[in-house]
Amino acid sequence: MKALKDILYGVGLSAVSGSTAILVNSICFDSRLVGMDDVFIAIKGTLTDGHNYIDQAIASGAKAVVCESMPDKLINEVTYVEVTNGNAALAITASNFYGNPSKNLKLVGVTGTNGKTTISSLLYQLFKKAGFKVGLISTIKIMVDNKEYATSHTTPDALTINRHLALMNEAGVEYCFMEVSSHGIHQKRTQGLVFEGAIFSNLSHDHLDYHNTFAEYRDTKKILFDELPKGAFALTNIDDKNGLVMLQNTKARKYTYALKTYADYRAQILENQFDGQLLKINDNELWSKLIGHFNAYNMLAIYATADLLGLEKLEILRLLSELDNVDGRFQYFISKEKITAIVDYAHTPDALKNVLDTINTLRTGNENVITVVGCGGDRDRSKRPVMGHIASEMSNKAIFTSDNPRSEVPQTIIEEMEKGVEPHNTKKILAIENRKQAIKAACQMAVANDIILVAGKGHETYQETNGKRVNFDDFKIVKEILKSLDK
Ligand SMILES: CC(=O)N[C@H]1[C@@H](OP(=O)(O)OP(=O)(O)OC[C@H]2O[C@@H](n3ccc(=O)[nH]c3=O)[C@H](O)[C@@H]2O)O[C@H](CO)[C@@H](O)[C@@H]1O[C@H](C)C(=O)N[C@@H](C)C(=O)N[C@H](CCC(=O)O)C(=O)O
Ligand SMILES: Nc1ncnc2c1ncn2[C@@H]1O[C@H](COP(=O)(O)OP(=O)(O)OP(=O)(O)O)[C@@H](O)[C@H]1O
Ligand SMILES: N[C@H](CCC[C@H](N)C(=O)O)C(=O)O
Ligand SMILES: [Mg+2]
Repeated sequence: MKALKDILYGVGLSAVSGSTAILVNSICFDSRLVGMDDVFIAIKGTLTDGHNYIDQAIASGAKAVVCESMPDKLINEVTYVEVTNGNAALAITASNFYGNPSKNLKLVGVTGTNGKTTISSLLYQLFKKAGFKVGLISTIKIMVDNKEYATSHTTPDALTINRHLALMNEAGVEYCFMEVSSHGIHQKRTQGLVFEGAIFSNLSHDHLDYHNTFAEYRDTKKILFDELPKGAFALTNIDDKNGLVMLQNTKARKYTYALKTYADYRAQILENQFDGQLLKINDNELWSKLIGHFNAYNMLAIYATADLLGLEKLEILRLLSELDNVDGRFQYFISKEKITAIVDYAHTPDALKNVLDTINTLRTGNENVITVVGCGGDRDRSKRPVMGHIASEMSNKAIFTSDNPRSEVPQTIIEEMEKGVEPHNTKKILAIENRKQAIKAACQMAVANDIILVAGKGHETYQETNGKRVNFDDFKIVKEILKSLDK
């Protein structure tokens, strides 16, 4: 049990009714999960308002309520605390409750449209190889040194973040790398965390359903940098046109990286082939197993971060060359008949373009590129025609299929993708709603030396339709089908 007043430390209170000296069991922001003696925090969400569930939370045992406006009727035995922002209150109380665990390790946040999982997972791998105890909070999983935890978000809610950071403290973790999504920043899931540094990878089209405009999306990402403390580092990709925007108002030490322009950390691609690329980073050559321009940026960001965190330069270069692809990011195999199948998490126009660009630069003859791709339901609709255009323009054949339809009608999503296909490409496209059948069709079409790209779901091992998830693993499926066709 903890004293309510202690966990409220640093939260701006506008009114209080009842005693804050009471002891509470834990913090909860979902009335359906409230237990005896908890404090319930009412959050105004995107679908409903937590204030509607205050009575339910009290009926389930809540002893204290944190809210943005006091209910009309107050119950004597309950303490009510009014705050200006429920999300901020949740983040600060969660950090207090777990003993402000971000202060006891070096926490580095990674933001940007694409590359967050790649950069943070590879930093985790690199620091592990360097002999440290390391933590990771990513789209794929949460790692507390060697112990793995499942996750449902790229940036989890503040309680989940701080609970895992506290586990990291217990395990003696020294560095933690975490993805900071724009939803995470906007919902203040990361507020109150003490960052040692932040990295900006790039900004392109995504999530314009949630953030109304591109400027709003960019400014949300910038908040991570605006709130960095003075001693922290702010590292940004200045080849991206929004790279310098991130540094505009930060108090942190500023560093830049780039391939195309002068920067603190620079890289050049010397050679590029299917199983790796030769890079030159600040005058040292380095062999990377990860290919493509976008991965040259990722490797450079990782090099710079490791340098800023004090690792020895030659040691960093040696460890960088040992790093393997992250699950579902350009994960490939070559079949018996020499068909290359690539699974990639490209679910934005920019990512899809980058992956197809990389594939196209590696083509040696007249092999075909067959792309299987869909777009997620209940997510930014405006990226659908753009992705349809890119897939059809940059492949010899594109099969439009379902990603995670969620609550939407799959056929409608496919039709929206088709709207972006230019007349000269219509012959190249095919629509097969069932993702497994779509992958099968690609495998049937492919002949020796062809390249199949299955894009959008990467590491995901499920497909979500109407709230239900069924097992689905692109990599396993494409491998099985090619084998069953004896290709
Ligand atoms: C759109 C969005 O981000 N929604 C997140 C948000 O939920 P919400 O605002 O919709 O919540 P709500 O349903 O309106 O409910 C409001 C409040 O009432 C409470 N409530 C509700 C019902 C009830 O009976 N009792 C009750 O107390 C809820 O617990 C909540 O506190 O807050 C929830 C708790 O933190 C999140 O789980 C939820 O993520 C949803 C599931 C989601 O799909 N989010 C995605 C879009 C997301 O966050 N993605 C980013 C990655 C994006 C990227 O790739 O860059 C991520 O970081 O994962
Ligand atoms: N630096 C980069 N620039 C552009 N595209 C990239 C970059 N790194 C990876 N990609 C592409 O974007 C896809 C997603 O990469 P990654 O999972 O690292 O991004 P993310 O930012 O974590 O995405 P999410 O927002 O879903 O968490 C990859 O599969 C690849 O196609
Ligand atoms: N973090 C991203 C993941 C998208 C993955 C894609 N497979 C989809 O389901 O749309 C999002 O929430 O928009
Ligand atoms: Mg991610």
